[in-house]
Amino acid sequence: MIHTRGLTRSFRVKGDTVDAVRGLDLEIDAGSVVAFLGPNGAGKSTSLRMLTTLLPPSSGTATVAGHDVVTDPAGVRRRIGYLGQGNSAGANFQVTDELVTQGRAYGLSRADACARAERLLAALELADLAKRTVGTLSGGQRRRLDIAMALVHEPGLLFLDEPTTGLDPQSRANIWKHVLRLHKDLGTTVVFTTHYLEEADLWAERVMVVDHGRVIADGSPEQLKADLAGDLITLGTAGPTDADRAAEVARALSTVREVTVEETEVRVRTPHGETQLPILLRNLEATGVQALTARVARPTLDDVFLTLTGRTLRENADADAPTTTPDGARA
Ligand SMILES: Nc1ncnc2c1ncn2[C@@H]1O[C@H](COP(=O)(O)OP(=O)(O)OP(=O)(O)O)[C@@H](O)[C@H]1O
Repeated sequence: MIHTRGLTRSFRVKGDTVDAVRGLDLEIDAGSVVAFLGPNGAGKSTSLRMLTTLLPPSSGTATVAGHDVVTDPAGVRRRIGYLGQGNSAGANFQVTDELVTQGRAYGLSRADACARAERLLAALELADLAKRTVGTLSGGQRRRLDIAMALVHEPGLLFLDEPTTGLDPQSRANIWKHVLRLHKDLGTTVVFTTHYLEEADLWAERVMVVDHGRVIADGSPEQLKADLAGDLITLGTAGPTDADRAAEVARALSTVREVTVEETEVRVRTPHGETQLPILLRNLEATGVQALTARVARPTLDDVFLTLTGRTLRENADADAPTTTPDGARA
């Protein structure tokens, strides 16, 4: 569905060159849900803007839905839907009129455009708002209308650039419920950008972690977490001396990737934390070091990013990113 080789994009800003995307090689299959996850300025939007023909690449090639983004941008546009970071419907226009006009712009007859608009408004739970002016809608309602606008020509491939940024957790969950239903019912391929870790973790089958214009990790959320982060065992000890001794015992375990000590607490990063913890506790007992508390936490995609870059994505993401699971979401 998407195939790119060495795609790059640079900008000239006040005499300096900003390398926004530095060599993107992508193979994305039809019917998948793929997330570009990364901090502000990582190059996510620029990548999407090239794939949607809104921005010409500086170098490299890209074929999207069977058409080349440079030599046949119209062919690409006919087959994709795009939700940008801004709102696409005019604030002073009526909801239905905006959708019908969009359908007409894609070459639908008036009757077909009206029928599509009606179906989409029902599917996205906007039917009661059909006669309202766009500017009177809430943030979540307006974002759902943006999605309807992107879908009016029934594209097989949907690009969503930060579809839920700025929305409350309930509205975010609601947006995802609708997008994933489309994916499930119609097989729509969905490519989205986000800096909300939870959205990538919950909804993407495949996550591309992007930093400084490059994909630095690519895989399913589970794969990335298992391969790159590992579980986190946290031990509480009676004092700093015990903590240092416990850290030494932990470092001797062959599976352990990283051990850090903070005052009385020891953090041990290892795969299979639930089986390693009893071994670690036995070894501690054998060397006469007592752990007062012990817990195992599953890794997050932030741990993956931290392992890869030494930085955290949390600084970028909204503190109250979505945790609500939408009804009817895929398992
Ligand atoms: N039109 C432009 N002119 C100059 N620089 C640009 C332009 N568009 C993007 N950039 C720069 O390219 C880099 C990547 O930006 P991009 O918007 O792709 O990042 P992003 O990962 O989508 O970030 P965000 O999460 O904040 O949307 C940034 O340094 C940005 O300042």
